[in-house]
Amino acid sequence: MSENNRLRIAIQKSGRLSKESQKLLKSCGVKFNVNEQRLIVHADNMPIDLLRVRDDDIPGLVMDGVVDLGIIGENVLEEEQIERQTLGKPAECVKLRELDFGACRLSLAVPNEFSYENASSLEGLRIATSYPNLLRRYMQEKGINYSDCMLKGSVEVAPRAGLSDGICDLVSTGATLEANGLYETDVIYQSMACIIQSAEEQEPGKQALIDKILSRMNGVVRARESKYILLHAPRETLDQIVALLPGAENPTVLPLNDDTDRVAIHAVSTEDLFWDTMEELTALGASSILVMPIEKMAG
Ligand SMILES: Nc1ncnc2c1ncn2[C@@H]1O[C@H](COP(=O)(O)OP(=O)(O)OP(=O)(O)O)[C@@H](O)[C@H]1O
Ligand SMILES: O=P(O)(O)OC[C@H]1O[C@H](OP(=O)(O)OP(=O)(O)O)[C@H](O)[C@@H]1O
Ligand SMILES: [Mg+2]
Repeated sequence: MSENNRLRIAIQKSGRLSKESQKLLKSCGVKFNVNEQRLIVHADNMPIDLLRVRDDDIPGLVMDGVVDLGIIGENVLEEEQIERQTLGKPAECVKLRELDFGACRLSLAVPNEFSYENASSLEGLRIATSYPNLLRRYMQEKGINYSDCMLKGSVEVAPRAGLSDGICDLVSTGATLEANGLYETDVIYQSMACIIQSAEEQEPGKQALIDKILSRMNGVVRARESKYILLHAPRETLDQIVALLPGAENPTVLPLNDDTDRVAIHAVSTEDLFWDTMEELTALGASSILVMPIEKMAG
């Protein structure tokens, strides 16, 4: 691949997605060092450049074919897609996969003293938001009239500042709403981070590199969601024990030296093993239970 045909990946410069995006790419074997001042980072070991930008710019850069891939919150992607469709601008891109970080929801919230019964309680309100398109789509679906107040930041202080009656903003733990005397009424969009590709056809070498990165990403995410479990179990409760291991359909069962009544089980579980399950396993006679993280998975 020639110098001017390197794969370009847009990631958030700084914010909620930036560290996780860098970590994910590093786990996929892309080696790079980020200099906080630099917009472009050249990978050391692959023909890949990272563009560090505001997250709002990422969908447009991908849809315009300026970069090949982008890591972005689905909330920002969907908002930009509706915006561009409204303006008749290119709004095509391919969502390659959802990622395992950036979980949040876009919700409507009102001050604690507001009495909310159902979505119609919002009729005629002024709502502050950074997501006017997702808000409009939801309110149109519900047939509610409202006016909006566009704010790029500090949306949750708008009602107290007298700028709006309610807000439509991102929520994760709910701590920001609580700190600002607001409560959540309607969840209008559930979001995760995702990786997107430009809809333009790629030159075969570049597409092969995209496929390689995506396949590694699938392995990394799968490994992060999985655990390697080892334990000793009585033969007589083997089936019950295996049934308790989440997602481990085909465990390896091995004999134990000098103990014909017990076996060793090795299993990959697609979920974490919670303390409650560990205790149930022990109650069924399991012992020497080890739960270990998996670094990489392929095939
Ligand atoms: N509280 C949260 N918990 C988890 N994910 C979140 C949370 N808030 C936002 N996100 C996700 O992270 C993305 C980036 O959030 P962030 O607050 O860093 O954006 P920003 O302030 O718009 O950044 P930028 O300076 O890049 O424009 C959001 O669009 C959303 O997908
Ligand atoms: O429900 P919570 O867990 O409190 O999270 C919600 C907050 O997180 C995001 O802001 P962030 O902290 O990323 O800062 P920002 O104001 O720069 O967007 C979002 O805009 C909310 O304000
Ligand atoms: Mg932003």
